[in-house]
Amino acid sequence: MAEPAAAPLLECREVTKRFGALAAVDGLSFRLLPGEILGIGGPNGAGKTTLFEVVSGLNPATSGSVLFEGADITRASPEAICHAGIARTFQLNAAFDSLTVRDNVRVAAYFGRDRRWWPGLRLGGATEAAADEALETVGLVGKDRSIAGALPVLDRKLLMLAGALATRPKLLLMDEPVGGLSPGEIDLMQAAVRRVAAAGVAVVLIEHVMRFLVQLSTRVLIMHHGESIYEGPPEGLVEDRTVVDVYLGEGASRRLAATLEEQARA
Ligand SMILES: Nc1ncnc2c1ncn2[C@@H]1O[C@H](COP(=O)(O)OP(=O)(O)OP(=O)(O)O)[C@@H](O)[C@H]1O
Repeated sequence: MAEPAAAPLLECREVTKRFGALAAVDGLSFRLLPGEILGIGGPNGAGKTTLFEVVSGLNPATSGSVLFEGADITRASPEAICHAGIARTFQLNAAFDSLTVRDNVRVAAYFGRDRRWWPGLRLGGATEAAADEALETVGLVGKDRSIAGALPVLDRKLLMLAGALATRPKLLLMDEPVGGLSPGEIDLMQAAVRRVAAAGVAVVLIEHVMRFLVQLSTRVLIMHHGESIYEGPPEGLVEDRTVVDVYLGEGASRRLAATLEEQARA
């Protein structure tokens, strides 16, 4: 008898988000299984970030539904969605610049707690442990007393990742985590995301840096005009005529094919 299919962690059913006459996300459906790293690509304005706004509750869908662990979260608040187990990072750095690295992560760990019955001046052991674990995962332990505003770009991105992890998510959404980083820094971020996934957190990441996207993702979804134009293995991207025509272009497609071959040989 065939194995029963695993229950999806996240499911988007016919999700549409309209801004006036523009359907930024247009009838998009996909499923994410536990343990997957789903890479989302597509041209500027394709609706990628809007999809994250919808899933994380910052800008709810106009129609369609979003299910997390089978529960309908389409109209849930961002706080409830965070407590259900979805965390996200943003394209632009979001941190309290005047606080230390550790205090930034503590704030996130505190927010991530489901029940904050006794707001007060002391943080509980579980909150401190969540902050410690997040700093360890992203490799910022040695910089925990640095002031966030003075950090270099990579560390600021790692700090935002640590904040998301400190809420103890089951699903992490990352919006362009390596924009503006050097190749060496991209590799460090890639290692950090692999550690997150190895700890059992499913990941959906939006990225234009295709090397990063294809090397990390177990599956890729390419969006165009709010719709999915490709969903499948990273290796299939370079052979998909529509993806090459509307997004990659011939040159980038050839470079990506070479990266994929190199990866397969390694
Ligand atoms: N709050 C908003 N009000 C009106 N239009 C919006 C709003 N947010 C996004 N849009 C529009 O929706 C479309 C999709 O934008 P979105 O930011 O989701 O694209 P994207 O794929 O993430 O692009 P990029 O790769 O450049 O980040 C764009 O045309 C954008 O101008």
